[in-house]
Amino acid sequence: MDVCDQTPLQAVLLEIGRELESCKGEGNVADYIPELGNVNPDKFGIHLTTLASEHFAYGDTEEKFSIQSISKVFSLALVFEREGERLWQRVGVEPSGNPFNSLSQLEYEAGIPRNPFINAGALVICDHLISHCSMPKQTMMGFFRTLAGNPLIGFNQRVYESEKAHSYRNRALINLMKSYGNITNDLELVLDLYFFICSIEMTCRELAQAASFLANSGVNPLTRQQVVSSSKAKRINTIMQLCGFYDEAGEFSFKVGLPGKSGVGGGIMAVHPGKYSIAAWSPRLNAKGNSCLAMKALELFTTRTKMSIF
Ligand SMILES: NC(=O)CC[C@H](N)C(=O)O
Repeated sequence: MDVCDQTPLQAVLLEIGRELESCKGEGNVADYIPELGNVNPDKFGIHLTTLASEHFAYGDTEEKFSIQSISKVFSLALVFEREGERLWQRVGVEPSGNPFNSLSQLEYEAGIPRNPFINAGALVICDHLISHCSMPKQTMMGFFRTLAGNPLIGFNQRVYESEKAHSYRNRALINLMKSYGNITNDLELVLDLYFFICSIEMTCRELAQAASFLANSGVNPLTRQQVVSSSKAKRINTIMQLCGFYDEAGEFSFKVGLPGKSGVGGGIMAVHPGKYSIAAWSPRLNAKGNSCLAMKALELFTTRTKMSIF
């Protein structure tokens, strides 16, 4: 199926959306951040945008949700562009095979996180952001707004405060890294920035749009601006392919065949370099912290359209 063949793509999304109605109810909403539990668990949306700016959608695609760990792709892009290859001295590029908030591996590996998408790695990225930017929150927010083409994107104060008040595990991770000398700025500042970025809210449409520079050799298709070099876009996509779903990265690759990133708000964003970007959202998660329905939707989509990278 050709990516420009509009009717079939819209029809496929509709078919998938209807089919998944019967799977609603599987999995549980994340509640270790209590505020994330205050969402209708049976929401579902999927939105695809092609590099030719065509849009195809089904379901709740204009509703905002907490992007959580999907944000880690964008903070990595900003920091990688500024820091360059030195970045890899403090964070690795290997799949962790462990949950996103695991402590044990971090101790075995002397405070160097396996990759930038587990929580420890994202905290190192936030530490870099603080070192590079005088107003990191504003810089990150501006980055999301430009990429998504919406100056009104914001964050959810209640989710931000809720995570901050229940941040025992992330505090343990950052303290462990500090003890190995792998955090340079004030721990509270780094955690605060991390919670802020995780609490940003976007719709499926906005996320699909924001991801499109990664499908477009690093160029924002809306502004034609080079966001990251094409070589860096290739590498970010590679890390998404290998590490975007923590200890379920193999499963996502196996079923969907696209570089992607999930978040505990129930969102998944994925890209097909040279063709399209796509975002799906449904709050109920499986045991690995990834959205049951969003993952299923993407599996059905790439299987039926044959539009995976493999
Ligand atoms: N996988 C996720 O989305 C986790 C992000 C969440 N803010 C946390 O730190 O636990």
